[in-house]
Amino acid sequence: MAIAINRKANFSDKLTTAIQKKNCCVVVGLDPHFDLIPESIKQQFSKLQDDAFKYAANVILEFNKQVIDTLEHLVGIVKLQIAFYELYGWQGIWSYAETIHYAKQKGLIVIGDVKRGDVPNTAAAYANAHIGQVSINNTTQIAFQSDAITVNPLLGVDSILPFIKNAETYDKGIFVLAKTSNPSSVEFQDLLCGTKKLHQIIAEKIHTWGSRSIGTYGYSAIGAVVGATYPEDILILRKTMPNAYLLIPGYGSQGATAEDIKNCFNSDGYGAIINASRSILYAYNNRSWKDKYGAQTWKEAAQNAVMNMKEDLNKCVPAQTR
Ligand SMILES: O=c1ccn([C@@H]2O[C@H](COP(=O)(O)O)[C@@H](O)[C@H]2O)c(=O)[nH]1
Repeated sequence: MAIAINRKANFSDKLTTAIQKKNCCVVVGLDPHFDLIPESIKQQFSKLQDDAFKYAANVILEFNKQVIDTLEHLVGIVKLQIAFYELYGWQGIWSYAETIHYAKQKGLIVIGDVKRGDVPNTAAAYANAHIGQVSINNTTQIAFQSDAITVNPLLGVDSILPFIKNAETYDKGIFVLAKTSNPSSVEFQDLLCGTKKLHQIIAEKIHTWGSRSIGTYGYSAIGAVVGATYPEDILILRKTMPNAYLLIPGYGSQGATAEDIKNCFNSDGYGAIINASRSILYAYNNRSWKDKYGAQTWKEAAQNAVMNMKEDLNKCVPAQTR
């Protein structure tokens, strides 16, 4: 066991503890696709239907709460893709904030997939909104209680520094987009800058940025997003950023398998968390499970999807050494 010294609760330590507690590196992506939310939940709010956004926001929040209640014994980390909440205006953002609050009450680590990045002044406002606080008339308020967010490094170092500052000040985390999972990520992220691809240079920066926030387990508060769909890049990026937690999307619905992500872990068995959204939340709708599950049994289907994913990943994760 690593000896816990009396220090601040580094984000990466909280992440490692969450993985240890549930013996699970799966991140459940809370990406509410309204059409796929079971009717039984929608019926509970049928009286609100005249106010479409209010209705959608309430349905989404209830769905998320039920997802969390169903899966909290299996997983310790959730990721909310803010796009699916912004879709419903301020009511959608209300359900985003309330979902985060509910997940935090349940002791889960919450990642806001917000992909922010802007000129320094504006980046600081984003950072204070999502991984910080704001002072109004001498009172301190917190807009969103997320533990970490995703950030976009395209604007350069000065656009990332406010997020790093907040991560260090408030024991939060960031995951910097290094190599995204989409097919077109090659167009810009693989461009050669001298002899190196752009994503390689971003990874070197992430490694440097993380050196000031290394926790007890050897990981920093500055992580990276690396797509499961690019296994060759994972191999190189893992070595470039030995202290960074990699947030890996692309498993499941985007086609990546456990074999694709086997190189994202360090030899200690940590260093990566694997996200799946649609393949867990809407597992009941999976064609190959059509005879087994339906909308009435969506919770069982979601649980089964997580358990299968965990079993699948455990074949590839090195035995945890702590
Ligand atoms: O490179 C990236 C970065 C983020 N994402 C996000 O992850 C989930 C994936 O959802 P699935 O349903 O499991 O495909 C979604 O929120 C994306 O916005 C990504 O896919 N790739």
